[in-house]
Amino acid sequence: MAEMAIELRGIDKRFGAVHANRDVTLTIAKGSIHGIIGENGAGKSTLMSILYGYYQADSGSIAINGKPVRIRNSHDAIALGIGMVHQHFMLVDNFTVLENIILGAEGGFVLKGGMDQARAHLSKLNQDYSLDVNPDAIVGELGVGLQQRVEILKALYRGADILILDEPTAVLTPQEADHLFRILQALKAQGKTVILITHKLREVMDVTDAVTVMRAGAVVGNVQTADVSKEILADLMVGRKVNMQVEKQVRAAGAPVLQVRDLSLVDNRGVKLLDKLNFEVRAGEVVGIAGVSGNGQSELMEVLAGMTEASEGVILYKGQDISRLKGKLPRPALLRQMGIGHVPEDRSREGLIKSFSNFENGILGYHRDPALQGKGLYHRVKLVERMQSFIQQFDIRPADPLLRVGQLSGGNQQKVVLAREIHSNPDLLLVGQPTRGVDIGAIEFIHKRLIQLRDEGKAILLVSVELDEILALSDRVVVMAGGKITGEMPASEATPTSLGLLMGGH
Ligand SMILES: Nc1ncnc2c1ncn2[C@@H]1O[C@H](COP(=O)(O)OP(=O)(O)OP(=O)(O)O)[C@@H](O)[C@H]1O
Repeated sequence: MAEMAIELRGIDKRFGAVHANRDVTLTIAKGSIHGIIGENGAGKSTLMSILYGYYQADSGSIAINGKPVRIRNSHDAIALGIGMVHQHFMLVDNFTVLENIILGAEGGFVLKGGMDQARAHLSKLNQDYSLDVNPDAIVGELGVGLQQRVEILKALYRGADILILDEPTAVLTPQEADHLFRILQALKAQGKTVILITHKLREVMDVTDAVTVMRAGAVVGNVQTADVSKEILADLMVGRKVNMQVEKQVRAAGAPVLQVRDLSLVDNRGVKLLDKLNFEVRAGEVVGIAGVSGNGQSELMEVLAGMTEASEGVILYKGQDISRLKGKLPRPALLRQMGIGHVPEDRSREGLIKSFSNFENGILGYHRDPALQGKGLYHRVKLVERMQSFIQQFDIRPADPLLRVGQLSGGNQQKVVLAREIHSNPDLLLVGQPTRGVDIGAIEFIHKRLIQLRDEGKAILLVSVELDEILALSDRVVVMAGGKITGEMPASEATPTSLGLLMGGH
């Protein structure tokens, strides 16, 4: 029988009324890549946080390499050879890669043998696992894909034999994801054990040896990947058939709602982030912006949503120039009042206030609406009822309007933002990465809602790094590379290959 790297037995964990892990038993063979999948809020991150010492289980036991252990904090976990790569990286931006890796590595090579030895060790790890990271690069200047590899290096440098990755590909381009999977295969070949939490069933099928499926805190399946299909996994996860195809009728677009003319943005170092963009979005139309992340899409959304002012060019909304709008309120608030909704790419920083409750987050950005005011400040009952209806429509879990948003799982936080913006019934909806970190059942629902909005005659501008999503939802596709538009075509004529070439700037 295969040797077990990890044995979790009867793990149980509650957060107040929420039963996050229910009697979870899970064994992972040494030298394997093990997938953990499940709907948003199924308890995946909680289970991994218990393994990494962030949380203590209420009951249950853990054994590592056959030995019973107690993991009280992440130091214990690291000492046992467990490393974790989080969704939000924990790196110091203005330090070099080498400095970041040495930082906090107690009893590390700095003390024993100085920088040179640390550098030599790093370079060996870099080579063994084809990480291709420059030790002298400043971390803040690296793209997300490379920053993630720095996190992997950091874990390996601390002697990790077991590596936990929490939705690592959510922020990666397809090419970066491929590179990551090659690294994971190299880790496996060296006898390391990898745990991969993901919502992408294709990845599970491609790289894992075995999969655990969780639902509502419990394990509902433990299977060898070779024995199952994507459809079987989807069924197990959601407990019903999921339609992964978006149903969409062809429909004629109406009048232009958003017109962007010669729009440019130059940063304070003189770098052109957006270079003379021209495009429009009509009523009843979804325009998808495809591109490798970091090619100006985020800046474009920020300018359109009024968070950054354009350096040159004009933005017309229903014929009115909104590019330099001024008023008593900040520009994003003015634009919201005019009917422009915005689902920001980074929900944590720009979409929510984590320490506020669900119902308070349900009105963020719309909190000046007189209909929501009561005798005191706000009409609390109205706010709670409003959140109740979001919860019901978007199946937000746990179904508690009073809970702090920070206590929801990532995918459920995303649903809070989407529910709020769609509820405002915008004439133009700007959506960035609407399904990042969202489970397949919820993706199906969000895609349906966006198409419904389009069918009601609304204009939608979609930015997504998921080409499948761009192709499934868009009527027209605009491709960006290096801050420029490199192509535009009806979605019916776009293929992953043609888009891929344009995304590369060809
Ligand atoms: N610190 C906390 N306080 C209260 N409740 C929490 C806390 N952390 C998690 N929960 C709850 O525990 C449940 C499991 O959440 P968890 O983050 O483990 O889910 P997940 O499967 O990782 O979801 P996702 O795919 O959306 O990331 C959820 O209902 C969540 O709201």
